Amino acid sequence: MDRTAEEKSNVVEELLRENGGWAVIDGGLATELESNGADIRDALWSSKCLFTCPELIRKVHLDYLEAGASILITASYQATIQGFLSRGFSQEDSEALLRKSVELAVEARDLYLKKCPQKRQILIAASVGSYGAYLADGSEYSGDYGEYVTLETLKEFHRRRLQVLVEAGPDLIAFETIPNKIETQAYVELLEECNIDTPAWFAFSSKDGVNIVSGDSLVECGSIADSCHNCVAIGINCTPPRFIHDLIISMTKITKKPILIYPNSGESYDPEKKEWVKSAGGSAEDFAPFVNIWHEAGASLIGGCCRTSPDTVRAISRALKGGA
Ligand code: MET
Ligand SMILES: [Zn+2]
Repeated sequence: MDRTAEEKSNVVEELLRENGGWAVIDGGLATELESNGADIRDALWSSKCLFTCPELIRKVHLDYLEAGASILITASYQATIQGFLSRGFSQEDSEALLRKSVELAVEARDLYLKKCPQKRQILIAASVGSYGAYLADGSEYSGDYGEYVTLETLKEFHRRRLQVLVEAGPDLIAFETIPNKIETQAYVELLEECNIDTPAWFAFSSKDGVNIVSGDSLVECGSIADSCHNCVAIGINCTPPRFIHDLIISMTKITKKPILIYPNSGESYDPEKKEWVKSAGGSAEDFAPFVNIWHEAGASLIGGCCRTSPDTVRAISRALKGGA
């Protein structure tokens, strides 16, 4: 049965209510595919697995559900029509690969619920990564697209991709690792112009605990997201754990919507070598003790991003249940 627009827009609130005020998001997908043996050192990054090893994507989704996640983020972060076209796929095949990312998460949910004795609500969030993630030139983490990239360029870039993902029927859209204000604005305008009634979350990344990676103000970008009527949650992803607390406090001042956080392990990514470099200041294993502090500070949707794993998600889930 098709859900009404109102039912659709309430999915996050409903999940939080059912669960007692918090919910667990999954952990890093691309890096976990890598830990399972996939070679993703490629401009298409994890979206390469949509055509090389789709069953591995389904397996990693299942691993996260078994670890306690209630929200799965699809493998579409770096899946773009332009990226697939440049690799020789047709327009039709490129769109089918985007749909496939949602289908794989739906299949994992069905498989899990079939064997799970306690039925629980599981949401599928279709990932939309930034223009910089498509460029794969490091601008994903600088938010610097140069002077020739305008609001229109970005809207044009994301429009069809967003429509195809929405048509595949996810519960949510996850705008992730948003690096700057112009892309925030592009997403908000596209949701409106395309009459999209699927709810969306906006997750920004930060390298200093104050602003988002481009230096644009989190308060300003968060407020733009907050004013968008599709927006059902705002937060931070792919950011070192040590910055999370201050960022939550900043967000509580600009939104009444649920706050989500899914930090990375605290390591940093070297875009040239395409590898993660250890850095001081904590790792994914150090997550658990902070989870309840973050929850008390105002975050209600908590998970992990790059280099976190099903073990991280298990620890987050245990901590929120009060067993840490
Ligand atoms: N959802 C994406 C992933 O886990 C986010 C990547 S952030 C660089 O693969
Ligand atoms: Zn990440």
